[in-house]
Amino acid sequence: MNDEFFAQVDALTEAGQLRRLSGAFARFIASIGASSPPLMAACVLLSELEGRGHSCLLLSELNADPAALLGWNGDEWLHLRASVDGWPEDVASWRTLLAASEQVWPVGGADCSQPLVLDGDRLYLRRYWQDETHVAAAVRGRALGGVLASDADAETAEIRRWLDILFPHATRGGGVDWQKVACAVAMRGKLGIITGGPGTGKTYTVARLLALLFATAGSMRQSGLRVALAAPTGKAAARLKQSIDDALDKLAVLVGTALPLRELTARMGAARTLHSLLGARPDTRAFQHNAGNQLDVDVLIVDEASMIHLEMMSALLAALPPEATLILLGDKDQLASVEAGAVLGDLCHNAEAGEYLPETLSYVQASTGQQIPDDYAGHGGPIAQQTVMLRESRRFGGPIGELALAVNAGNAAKAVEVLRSGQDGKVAWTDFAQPADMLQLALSGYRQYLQLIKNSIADADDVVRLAILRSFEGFRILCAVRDGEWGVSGLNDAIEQRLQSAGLLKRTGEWYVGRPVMVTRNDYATGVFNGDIGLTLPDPARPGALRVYFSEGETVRSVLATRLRNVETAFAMTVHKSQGSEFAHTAMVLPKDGGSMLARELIYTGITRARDYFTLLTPNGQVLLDAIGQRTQRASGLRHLLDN
Ligand SMILES: Nc1ncnc2c1ncn2[C@@H]1O[C@H](COP(=O)(O)OP(=O)(O)OP(=O)(O)O)[C@@H](O)[C@H]1O
Repeated sequence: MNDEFFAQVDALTEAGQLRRLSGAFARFIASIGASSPPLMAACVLLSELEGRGHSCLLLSELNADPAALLGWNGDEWLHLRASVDGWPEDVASWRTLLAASEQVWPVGGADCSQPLVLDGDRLYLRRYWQDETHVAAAVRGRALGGVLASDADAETAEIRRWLDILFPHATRGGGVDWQKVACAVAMRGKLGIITGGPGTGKTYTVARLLALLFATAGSMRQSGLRVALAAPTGKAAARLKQSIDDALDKLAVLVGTALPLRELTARMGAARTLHSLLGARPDTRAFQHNAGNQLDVDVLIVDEASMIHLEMMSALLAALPPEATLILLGDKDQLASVEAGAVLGDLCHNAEAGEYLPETLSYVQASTGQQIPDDYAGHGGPIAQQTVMLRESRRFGGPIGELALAVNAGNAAKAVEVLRSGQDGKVAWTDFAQPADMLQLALSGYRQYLQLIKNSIADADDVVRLAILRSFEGFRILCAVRDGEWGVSGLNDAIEQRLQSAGLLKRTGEWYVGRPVMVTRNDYATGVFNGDIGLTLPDPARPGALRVYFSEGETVRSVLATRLRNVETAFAMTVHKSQGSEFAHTAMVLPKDGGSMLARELIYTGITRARDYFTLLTPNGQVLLDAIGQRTQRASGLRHLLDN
């Protein structure tokens, strides 16, 4: 009875509109129980949306037109729907139909390990439902868990004493010192969330929070306070460590002998990727550290939390002992993780408004002396009470900051005004760009590091290699899409050819001197991880052989090029993959046609990768305007679970 439906699904799969897995998943569900055509349709859509980052299917989408969610422009959805007999007319009818299906567990009913879960008006794959409910319960528990007792006046006074030392100056303009507030709030629970745009002082603040935790730990615990630093990518982890070390170094001067901060710095190990912190095992989703074998830490600081997907957040929370403090740092407005979930966005959904309860406001007043204005008072849940948004950027003023703000606010007219002004040469926009414009930009952006390689090839050592790597980090081309002339693959080919014809590189085969590569899969044997970027240089030990060098803080590490199997050329990379990195000059390229994947978060993330200069190239300027007007919404039940 599903023949016509599956014929439609197969046709859409052949046309590249559905992934193969979605049809296969629906057929699997049909194979394990009685199946109705509407259930099959819901399975195809659920699987397809999961592949696009949603953690569940909102039943209301089934009767709306989900074409926008799927990025379909034509009548595909109408045809698919027409092939299904007995399409339920409303959400209540869908709920009844699904709840009666053998393969669906309606939450609260008899649980027979069905693969699908129906929770209210949301249909899940069981794994995502488990992850979401676990994350919600774990963060709520942490937010509520450590709250200071109401008679904790002495503790509050001690926090105040230290905060006044750590933040000796009033803010410019006399407004709320959100950084100070963030430290106080984090001291109140076993969870602190600090969100803010680039340069708003997240790391500056967390260094002070660490000092505060250290100062108030008591001398017994102080000597053994175990702090771990982590981030989703190696690059972000290295940046976090560097910034925290620098900030603690400066703080050590400020606090002097009152606090032996250098002891804390000396004991803090390197920042690690989340995979390495949790002990990822090759070829399995399981981690060495889990609920049965938790991490040995008192404080865990995780940067770039917007990149953490649902499954990873669940694994992280399971592996963290309940008495440890978790601090999440990130920019809630950036692109969500590539994999399913928008965890930081969901956790921070009240951050802008504050929504602080009276108890929070009076605790903040007592522990910081700061009076939070009534505008931020409200009725937020426990996570909102533990979340602070930093609102003033210290490093990101000027036109790049203005542009990022305009995009974030959905103000396309303002964004265009800033781009057109070309202020101080810091921002530039070519709105009817030709491929030749792109190649000219690549030539000037990549000339310097390739020239450095040429000049030093005979006598390079690791100091020189590090300088070459740093020079390469000064410029990057970011693409919104992978395919096509304006996508990563097309541009990488074109740029290679252009640099070759300019005599800057000699492409002799897949591997050549100067080839930048990005690792696309974790490889435990060679110690390289998804997202790592390296440069191909001659192997000093073997004439004719090539090694790929990766920077690691102040040193380099290398792997024989031929041992790297999962890499791609990285003159151009996707905005997604650039998260956690920053380049002095960032050039972003948009394709000729937009689509549902091109939204405000992507443009904002691309702009905020630029430290000093930002260039935008669009063959069709309208695509920018459309993207700024479009928000990415990921279906998830996390907000609902957090607030109820
Ligand atoms: N209250 C402050 N007073 C003086 N300088 C500050 C203050 N807050 C932050 N800064 C400085 O502003 C710069 C940016 O701060 P920081 O690196 O902590 O921001 P961030 O939010 O972590 O940035 P990113 O998003 O890039 O990681 C740093 O040089 C830092 O020392």
